Amino acid sequence: MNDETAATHWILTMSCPDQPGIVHAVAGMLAEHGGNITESQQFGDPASGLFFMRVQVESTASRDDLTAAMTQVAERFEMTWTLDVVGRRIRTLVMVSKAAHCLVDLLYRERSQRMPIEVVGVVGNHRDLEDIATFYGKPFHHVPVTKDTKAEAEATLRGLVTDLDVEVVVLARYMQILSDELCRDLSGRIINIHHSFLPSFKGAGPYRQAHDRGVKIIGATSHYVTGDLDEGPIIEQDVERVDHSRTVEDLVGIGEDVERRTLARAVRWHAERRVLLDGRRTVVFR
Ligand SMILES: Nc1nc2c(c(=O)[nH]1)N[C@@H](CN(C=O)c1ccc(C(=O)N[C@@H](CCC(=O)O)C(=O)O)cc1)CN2
Repeated sequence: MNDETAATHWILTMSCPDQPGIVHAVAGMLAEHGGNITESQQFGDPASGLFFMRVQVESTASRDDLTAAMTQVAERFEMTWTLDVVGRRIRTLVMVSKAAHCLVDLLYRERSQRMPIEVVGVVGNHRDLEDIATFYGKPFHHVPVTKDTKAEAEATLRGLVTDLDVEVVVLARYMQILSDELCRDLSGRIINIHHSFLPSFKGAGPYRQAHDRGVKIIGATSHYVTGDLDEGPIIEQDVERVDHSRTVEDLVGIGEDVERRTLARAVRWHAERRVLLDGRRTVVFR
């Protein structure tokens, strides 16, 4: 097979009002463009009346030809859709404060090529983790935040998102609350890891809250960030058993492993275009 006919492995995602004929129309369009479907998942949500689909397809058609054909199908079914290439590394900006475990985990997973992300920079409101970013060869941007400088700090962040062509921002235990406006402007593109099994123990100090409550399970929640603190659409959650003998510090240490693996799954699934927004919820085609 020469270069002109080399097939590309595409990811096509879509959501639209549920109705008959969607899968037939999409599959037919892809077949007409020499597409060989290698993975297909779909879900019709009776609660929202929306239909969701994720397809991986090999095709020799050009991006322009597939885009033109998909545009026609999308107009017919009022679809919101994306077309990307399998394995493309998503340009990622990681934001941190002082806790290192999630940052280190993401940078290691990128370096070992086990996660399709390209970390284009690390933003910290403290300098504690600058050495880790530097070790991994990543630019570190110190953007301190106080009540009086929050607007300026967010303007700097917006500049970085634009200048670095950032596709997703990951809050890796970043401990500053982002403004409603920024969350709206980057809706569906900011992922947070909250160190509790939401909706339990929102806000600051969830392990202290959990210890005071005497829980027997702790957890972590990765979610898209909205203006409502820790209320964004949940992408992934995980838990670990604990008992009465554990101190708050013990819970923090046990929780770090839960947080890292929960955030890693969420970022991977986002990068692989497996997460679709369904109002305040998500559909995750794992
Ligand atoms: N708009 C949003 N911003 C952030 C969210 C979010 O869901 N929406 N998640 C947080 C992370 N986080 C929990 O996961 C969290 C971070 C910080 C606090 C907090 O209360 N911090 C300070 C106040 C800081 C500030 O005013 O900016 C405090 O301890 O008093 C609660 C939860 C990241 N940002």
